[in-house]
Amino acid sequence: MTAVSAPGKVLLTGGYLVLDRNYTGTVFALDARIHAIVQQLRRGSRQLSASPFDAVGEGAEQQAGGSVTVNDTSIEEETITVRSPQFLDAVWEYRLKRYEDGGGVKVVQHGGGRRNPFVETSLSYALTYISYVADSRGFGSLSITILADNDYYSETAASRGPAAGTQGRFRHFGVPLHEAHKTGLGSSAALVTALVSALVIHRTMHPDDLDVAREKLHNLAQAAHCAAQGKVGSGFDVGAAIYGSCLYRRFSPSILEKLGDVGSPGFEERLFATVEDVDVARPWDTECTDFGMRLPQGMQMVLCDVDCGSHSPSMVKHVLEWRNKNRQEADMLWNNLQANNEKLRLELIRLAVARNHDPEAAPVLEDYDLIRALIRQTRCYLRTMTKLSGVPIEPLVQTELLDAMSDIEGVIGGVVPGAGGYDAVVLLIRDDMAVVNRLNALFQNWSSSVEDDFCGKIERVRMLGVRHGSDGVLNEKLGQYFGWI
Ligand SMILES: Nc1ncnc2c1ncn2[C@@H]1O[C@H](COP(=O)(O)OP(=O)(O)O)[C@@H](O)[C@H]1O
Ligand SMILES: C[C@@](O)(CCOP(=O)(O)OP(=O)(O)O)CC(=O)O
Repeated sequence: MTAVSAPGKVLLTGGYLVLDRNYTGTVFALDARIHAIVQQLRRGSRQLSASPFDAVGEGAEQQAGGSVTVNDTSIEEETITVRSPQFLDAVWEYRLKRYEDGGGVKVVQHGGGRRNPFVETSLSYALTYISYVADSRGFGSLSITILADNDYYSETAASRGPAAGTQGRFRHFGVPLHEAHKTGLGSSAALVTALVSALVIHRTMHPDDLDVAREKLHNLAQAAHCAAQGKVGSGFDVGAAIYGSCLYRRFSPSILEKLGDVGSPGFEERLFATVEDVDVARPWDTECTDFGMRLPQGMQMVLCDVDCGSHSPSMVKHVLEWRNKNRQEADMLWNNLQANNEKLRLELIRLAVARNHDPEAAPVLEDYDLIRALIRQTRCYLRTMTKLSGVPIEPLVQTELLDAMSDIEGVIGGVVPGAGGYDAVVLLIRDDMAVVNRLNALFQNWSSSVEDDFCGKIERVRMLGVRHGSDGVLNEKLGQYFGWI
């Protein structure tokens, strides 16, 4: 059994800029993680490595080593069952299809149900890579469990209820996955990263070698995530899922453009070359620097979920269209934002180093004056971007909310992270429960009072329990999954 987890992300600064390799983004990993637990099933049996926590069930035979065989020879060999037990009916069953001409291995869903492109593509990519490097003819059958920290989804009646919390860290949501409301922490990137990493570790290496394999896992996860999304984004979310908090510079999109689809002739060789970075014509050029960076001691990051009726799909498309048509003006804005974001990042690092030297010294408010001013300046540029592009990056209802939050004692400043819009805001605060309480008091009756420039209205604001985490992909211990696997 192999268990691996990967974190969610928040792009503090660099939204839109990070799509262009000439600019960077400061991305923080979160302590909300998605776990993938891979169990190997033995031949001719439905379940061979039994749950380490289960008593032996009826109709099953105890095997040496505590595993269990269900005597059912009708079960096909080489099936992969993936479960997300926090959600209703979240079970996906796959059989394997091997292609001629080096097309790789594809998982084909059987047994009906909604498809899950992120699970499906991760499996196909990971198994194609594994079968090529390990010259593996048979995988046997696998049972995979996915468990997500609760903050990835808005609360439901079931997740608030008393029964939800009886199985440790993870809650039951009591709804199908497609009905769960995402909070925008990057569930798909964390899921893909955890899943491909767990499979590759399970079949080809010792878990202790995770650090050495990080780059390859990054390349594989980026390839699988882009294929599942159907587009090549900046990949900052996969970068954070693998490396943790970092300064991110994207890879050249051409690296993935020639990869093709699973099943196309020669796919396994192209995937191998991409993952192992042996294509001299297209070397990987992602930069994740300062990875594992932490906030200064005494500072904390909180995310607030903004419940707002308004959704703005294709914000990226519209911003880029505006940039292409107004290149000179856009370049000036992009450069100003980049310079300011860079100052903010360096000041955060400077303070973190200073605090490490003197962790006992209580932070004084003036320590944060420069950070406060730089955040204000970043917001100012984001509002200019909003006005010029006509895209609600920091719409007026968010301006009102961020201003009110920033006035609270102990709040250093806040921005709309990532693409902005009406989803969430991120705040840097003094790490003090009193500040959290003051914010919660503000949210209690919060409703926007200004007329929005894009017709949005904020009716409810909720602080998520998630905090900055800094670690990337990690091996996990099995004990925490009691009751789930
Ligand atoms: N717990 C989970 N189990 C299985 N699949 C999940 C889980 N959480 C998220 N996913 C997959 O990720 C998709 C959401 O990804 P996406 O729309 O990119 O949102 P996000 O911004 O959170 O990454 C879901 O539709 C589903 O396919
Ligand atoms: C616009 C962007 O630069 C940042 C978007 O950040 P978000 O955190 O808003 O992203 P999602 O999780 O995909 O919703 C696009 C990108 O870099 O891919």
